[in-house]
Amino acid sequence: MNAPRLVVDDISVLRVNTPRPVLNQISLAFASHELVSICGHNGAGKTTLARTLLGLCPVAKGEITLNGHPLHNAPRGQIQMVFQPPSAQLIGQTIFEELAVTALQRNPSLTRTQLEPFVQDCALRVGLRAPIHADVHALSGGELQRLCLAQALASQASVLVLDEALSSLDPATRTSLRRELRDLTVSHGMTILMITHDMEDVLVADRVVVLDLGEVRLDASPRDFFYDEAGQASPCSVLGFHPPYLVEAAITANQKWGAALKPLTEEQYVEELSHVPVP
Ligand SMILES: Nc1ncnc2c1ncn2[C@@H]1O[C@H](COP(=O)(O)OP(=O)(O)OP(=O)(O)O)[C@@H](O)[C@H]1O
Repeated sequence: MNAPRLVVDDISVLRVNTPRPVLNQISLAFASHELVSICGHNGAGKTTLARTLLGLCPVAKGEITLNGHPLHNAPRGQIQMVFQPPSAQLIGQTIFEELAVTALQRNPSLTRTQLEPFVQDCALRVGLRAPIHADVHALSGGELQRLCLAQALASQASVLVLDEALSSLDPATRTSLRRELRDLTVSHGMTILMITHDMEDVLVADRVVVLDLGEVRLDASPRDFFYDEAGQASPCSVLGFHPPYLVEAAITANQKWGAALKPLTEEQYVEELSHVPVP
């Protein structure tokens, strides 16, 4: 891992009317270029963690640092969140207005002539192809999610937190947005934390963190989350998650042919399968 950008050091968070901490002694570190899936069953504390990273929930104990500085001293806007539904965070009337407001908050000296190409570039980088003067209320769910990603680009945030942001989209749009997220980590060095119940999201991540009753239950690579050492079972099932079809298919092949395939993509599956001796 690169040097950690965002460090959560032994934090606990209390909420009113909850008998025990909602987050209990959580320690995590996230680097630049990292795409991390945060999983956990309902009530595990995922959204509370996201809100705490945004400074919206007070920390009872421990500290969060961004680039080595306490979070409350970090420059504003460094951590952006994509809310669900995304329309909850929109203030502009058009794509241009929405992105221009964000860009100007970050860099007030941008002129109108500079703004237009800047906004266009942010939109295109995340595959938002609607005209930039289109009304935001006329955008589809997938386009709105892309607009939120474009907003994160315009804000020049270094950390992006998505709270089940892809859950309401159709499978093709989800696949395409996962690719855009990966591209943002590569091209902009962004740290992306993706809160999700969808195991397909975990397949594309660098790491998966599982929260359970406010504590970190697991912090592992997707391969170790989905496959045991021999590739004969999926450890994620023990934690109550259902592995994606690709993983089930690989484990079935392993059990049938005594192989140890551990693919995370269809391409890897075909490639690994091609090396299994035909019985
Ligand atoms: N504002 C609040 N006041 C009191 N308790 C809260 C508040 N927000 C969350 N909680 C409690 O904190 C715990 C964790 O909630 P949180 O929303 O972080 O879980 P989650 O993992 O995001 O769940 P889900 O998958 O259902 O969204 C729950 O027991 C919840 O009832």
